[in-house]
Amino acid sequence: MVFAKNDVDYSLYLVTDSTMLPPGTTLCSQVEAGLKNGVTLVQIREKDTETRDFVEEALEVQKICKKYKVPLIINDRVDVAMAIDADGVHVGQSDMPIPMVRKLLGPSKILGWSVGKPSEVETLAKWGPDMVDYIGVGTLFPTLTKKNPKKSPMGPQGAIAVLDALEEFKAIWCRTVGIGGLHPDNIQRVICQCVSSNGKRSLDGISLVSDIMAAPDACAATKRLRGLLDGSKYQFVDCKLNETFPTTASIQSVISQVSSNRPLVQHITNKVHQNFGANVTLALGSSPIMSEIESEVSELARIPNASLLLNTGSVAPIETLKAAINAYNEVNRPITFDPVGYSATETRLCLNNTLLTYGQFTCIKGNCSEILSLAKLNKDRMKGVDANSGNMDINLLVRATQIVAFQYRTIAVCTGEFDCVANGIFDGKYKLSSGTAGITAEDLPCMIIEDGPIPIMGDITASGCSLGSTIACFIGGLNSTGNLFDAVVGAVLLYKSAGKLASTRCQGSGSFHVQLIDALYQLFHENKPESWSASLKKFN
Ligand SMILES: Cc1ncc(COP(=O)(O)OP(=O)(O)O)c(N)n1
Ligand SMILES: Cc1ncsc1CCOP(=O)(O)O
Ligand SMILES: [Mg+2]
Repeated sequence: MVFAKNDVDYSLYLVTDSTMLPPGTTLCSQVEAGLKNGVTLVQIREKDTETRDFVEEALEVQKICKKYKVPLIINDRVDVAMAIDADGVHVGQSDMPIPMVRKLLGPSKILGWSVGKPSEVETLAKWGPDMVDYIGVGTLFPTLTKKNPKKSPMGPQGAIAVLDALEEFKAIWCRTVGIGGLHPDNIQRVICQCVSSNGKRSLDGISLVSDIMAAPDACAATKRLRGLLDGSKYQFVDCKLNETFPTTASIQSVISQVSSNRPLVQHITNKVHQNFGANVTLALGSSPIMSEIESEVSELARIPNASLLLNTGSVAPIETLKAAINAYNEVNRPITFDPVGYSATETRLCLNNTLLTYGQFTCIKGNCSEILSLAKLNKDRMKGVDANSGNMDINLLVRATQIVAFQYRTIAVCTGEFDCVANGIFDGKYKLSSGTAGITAEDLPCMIIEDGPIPIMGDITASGCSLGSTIACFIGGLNSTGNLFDAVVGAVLLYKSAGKLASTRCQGSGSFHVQLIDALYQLFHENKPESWSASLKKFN
């Protein structure tokens, strides 16, 4: 049987490994369980097997694949693929060169290549459509399955760079599967986030080993994966994710929800912000807990209306931060991420990028330098952790905010003299292969909140960090009928208006701290957004 290349379904690509079989299972029983429940492509990858045994195993697996009319790909071994007339071969960068493999296989067989960076895409594009049919994009996340990996995990952002290169070098024919550390808890996020910047391409499928091969119940494991791949919405927090234009009424409703639900806002934050952030949280009818205890994050995340503020000015160990992200993602509770000093040092860059790869953030909030750096639009490395106070071009800031929102499927907030809020969540919708149907970052709705200069805001510590507390309170307090974008925009509007009000009442930076908390308390409890001084307009 010859499979027409355009008919190959890459959506759920099982790669075998008989070293991880649970007791009572065999290579063939796991493969058949997968095929029965939605695996669409199989690759036999047995790195520690002698050739004779490998050929025999491949023939057994081939029989099962034929029964389910699913192509069989052979890992590395072109000779074995030819010997058994398999449907294709997958090779990596250090295996037999692609042109040689294609010459041996002939034009009709499926040929896959491992790709980890744009320069490798440029090479395959130069070879043209008769060489590589699909690429394995990875390693996406850490995995124990592939021994001695030569490169560190690339994360969704690395996959985006590869997808962008396929578009840039016009390798339109080439299909893609993500691979490496893929499991039910990250697959939806990967499909959502791994979209080319032109919105035209997302991954055509996901490829995995241990989630099925090591599963005691491979049928159930495959069914779960199939359900996620055939789904269309990633509801990563329990509230409405759709695009709206926030109004006085909708913001008033958000504040009423916060007031009645009194969210628990866990702060993992820097020492300077802790006390002020706790008082801001209390002023906003919410309940702060400044906890960096890894063993309690799961318990805290399960408290009704729990909300996490993760401010990487914190000195908590990265394992604690990862545990907190996992805990809140696991129960669909919101995480506000504040990548303090994002690229000011290599240490901060590495820490923040690791965390950005590790989980789904409901809101990413930063000053203009941090957001420009995240969007890779910054001209030079940030200095320290203060926003670059220079006159920023609003078009550049809006663009950066939209790019961050798009790439991380989040609500992005860029703070400065005027604040930008962009919604990149697409109502949580995702789709294999077709990306966002051509919608790009610059198509995203972006709101501008301004109230004129408030210079004294920069003369106190933790004023920016405390906007993070405010956002965490508002999104934590939402009911399932509350709208996320309304909550974030409402938080920014309230905070800006309170800052302006406090600046008219204070005698200096010392009293400004106090006046700011008073103003937040007053505006929150009055709940009259129509009287707030800050203005809201849609940029595009
Ligand atoms: C679908 C898919 N993607 C990537 C790989 C890795 O192949 P390679 O880089 O050759 O590494 P080994 O699998 O040979 O260890 C793959 N096998 N399948
Ligand atoms: C073969 C391969 N290539 C890159 S990661 C990997 C193994 C993926 O295994 P798992 O799905 O168990 O993480
Ligand atoms: Mg290989």
